[in-house]
Amino acid sequence: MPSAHASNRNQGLGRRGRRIMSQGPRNRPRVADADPTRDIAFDIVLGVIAHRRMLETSLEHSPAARDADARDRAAAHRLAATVLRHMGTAGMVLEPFLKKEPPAPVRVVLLIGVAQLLLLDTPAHAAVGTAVSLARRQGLTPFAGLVNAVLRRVAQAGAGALEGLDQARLDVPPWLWSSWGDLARPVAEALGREAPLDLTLRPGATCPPDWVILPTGSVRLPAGTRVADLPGYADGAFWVQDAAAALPARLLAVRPGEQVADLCAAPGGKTAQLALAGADVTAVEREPARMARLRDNLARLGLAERVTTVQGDATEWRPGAPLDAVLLDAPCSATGTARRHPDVLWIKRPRDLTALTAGQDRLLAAARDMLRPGGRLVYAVCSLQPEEGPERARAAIAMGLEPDPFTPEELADLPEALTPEGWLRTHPGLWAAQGGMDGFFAARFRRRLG
Ligand SMILES: C[S@@+](CC[C@H](N)C(=O)[O-])C[C@H]1O[C@@H](n2cnc3c(N)ncnc32)[C@H](O)[C@@H]1O
Repeated sequence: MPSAHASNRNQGLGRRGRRIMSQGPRNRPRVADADPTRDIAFDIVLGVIAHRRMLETSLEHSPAARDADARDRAAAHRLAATVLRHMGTAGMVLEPFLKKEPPAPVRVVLLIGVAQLLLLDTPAHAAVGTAVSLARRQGLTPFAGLVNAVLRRVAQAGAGALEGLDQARLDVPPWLWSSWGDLARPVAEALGREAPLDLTLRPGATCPPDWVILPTGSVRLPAGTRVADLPGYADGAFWVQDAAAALPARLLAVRPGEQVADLCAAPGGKTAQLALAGADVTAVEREPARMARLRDNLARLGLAERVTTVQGDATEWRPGAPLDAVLLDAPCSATGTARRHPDVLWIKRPRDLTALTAGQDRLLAAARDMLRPGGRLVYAVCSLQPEEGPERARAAIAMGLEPDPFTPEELADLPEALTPEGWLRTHPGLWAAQGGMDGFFAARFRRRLG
């Protein structure tokens, strides 16, 4: 069996596992392979499925990640995201080989093994061997035989293990699949693919000739591109923002000098758009750590002097004078971002929507009260859930806000996203051939005159 060193290199999983040589009981060298990538991936997937922790939070909590270098962490992030993206399929592959449900940590080892065997180009002996070693390192030695036996059988079945499986459907929890209606299949198919990297360029910034400019003006680079390595990053020539996420601020159509609030503002992509359009922007963000990130981002973009930042709760904050426009990019289930955050699918539960929609209504009412008569509000969520999108738009109208539909001219570069009501609705299946886009809902309103 090749070492973890060789197998990791084969998969592009980042830094190779270090081989620690020691003397075994009969004076023969015993090899215990340290394999930070798989240890961290194990911690992440277990954190998501057993503790309902988000992928990023699980990474921060991972004991194995504490001393790991950036490449190991990045490789583990990618491996864990692959497992989470295909978790339903991997679970179905395992089913015929398991007599009873194994403990959660053992299941995680098996899922990592299946992902390596069937979804990543890991040679079978390496995928099985590294999974068995992982089980041992994680204190699961009594299950090492089971891991070995099950994964060997999966390896024997090879690609045949996937035959006849409706992978798109299996990889989405049933409650979400049914909530997406007719969009379920195109969305689920798009979720199986890694998202590209989208950037918003500062007006006037040079775009290298090999960067793809999308019809809506965003720039698209291949999945896995390292942002900090791109030319212009340190000079603030661009910021990371999905093509769909760039639309709500554009649709607020602010004019130079307008008094505008960006509620729920961090990390600040939409704040930057509003400031660069010439508005006098106040960015409100409740979480101190996220506010710090927003301020860092504004500083990198050279916009720190042009934006007033307020760390506080947008349901309590009030502007000194009524505003011309408000952008409310409300906290939500974030199911529209599942291409980049596949953990979202497995963490959220239907009952979470109750608290989220109540919060969205409080923010909508607060935003309405900040506006001058005739002032504009764009409500946006990166969610595919009807409760957080169309149902909240109807709730806004019931609160006395007047609909101000988006027009076909405003969305001439993305007509498929304009609904009959004049709302914006994007989803990962749009522009599928070019790499898709996040799911967003947005609607525009005005405060009634008089
Ligand atoms: C969807 S994110 C915003 C993304 C941001 N608009 C952008 O484009 O970069 C929602 C943000 O709202 C913040 N938030 C949640 N509830 C809030 C509240 N009541 N007041 C202010 N900020 C809030 C969260 O901390 C989070 O940073």
